[in-house]
Amino acid sequence: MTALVVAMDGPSGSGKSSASRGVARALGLRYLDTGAMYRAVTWWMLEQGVDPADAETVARRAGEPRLVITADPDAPGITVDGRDVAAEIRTAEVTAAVSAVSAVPEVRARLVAEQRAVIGEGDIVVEGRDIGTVVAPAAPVKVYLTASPEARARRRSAELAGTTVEAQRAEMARRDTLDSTRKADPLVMAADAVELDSTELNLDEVVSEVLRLVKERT
Ligand SMILES: Nc1ncnc2c1ncn2[C@@H]1O[C@H](COP(=O)(O)OP(=O)(O)O)[C@@H](O)[C@H]1O
Ligand SMILES: Nc1ccn([C@H]2C[C@H](O)[C@@H](COP(=O)(O)OP(=O)(O)O)O2)c(=O)n1
Repeated sequence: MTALVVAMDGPSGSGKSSASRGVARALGLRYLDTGAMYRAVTWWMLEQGVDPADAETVARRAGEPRLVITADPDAPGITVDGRDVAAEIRTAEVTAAVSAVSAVPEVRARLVAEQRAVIGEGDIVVEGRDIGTVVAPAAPVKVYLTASPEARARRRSAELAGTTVEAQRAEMARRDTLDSTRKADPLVMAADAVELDSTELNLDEVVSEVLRLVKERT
């Protein structure tokens, strides 16, 4: 039997992580947060004093950090060279730098290979920006999750201390532009993905809709 891969792509704050974890829990699948991997490499570059805008150095050093990611929806975790960085990768500094680092082809080549190795181990829900288009184009279920810029900014600012909806809206718009206009694997909806707008849906409703799709397509 071929493995069940559920690809969940979309912009920041659309609800990918929450919905992916909910779907994985409901179906007893593993869960992979590929954004956490790009954030971990970005954290390491900053820690090493590498300028995230210096694409040449980022490319040269892209293979150095050793990442270990736990594909468990109840306890997702990530370490870099043995250090738990789950909290560090969510800081504003990492968020501000991650689009530049993730636009570097050498970073993507390395992480896409690691993501495919994890996916190859069996049934899984994978979230990111290029899962349905590049990482797992044969996935039987592909969801492109969206929400209005207002809803996305409201959600993200509610979970982060010391920020405002306006600041989040500006940061998300900046990252949307960078992520969807980069040359390497830009954020774009796969032709065979189902677009799901979560603006007016609560999390349970989003999870139910994805579960319905999984049933329909498998
Ligand atoms: N459908 C929804 N309605 C309301 N809030 C949501 C919904 N989906 C997710 N959230 C909340 O929005 C925030 C961002 O969701 P998250 O899953 O981290 O998005 P993403 O992974 O796309 O960045 C979280 O605080 C989450 O609890
Ligand atoms: N498959 C992926 C996942 C994330 N990225 C990049 C682009 C995103 O702005 C960053 C961070 O992704 P992440 O999913 O953690 O971002 P949010 O939690 O949605 O704010 O990584 C990517 O290029 N490809």
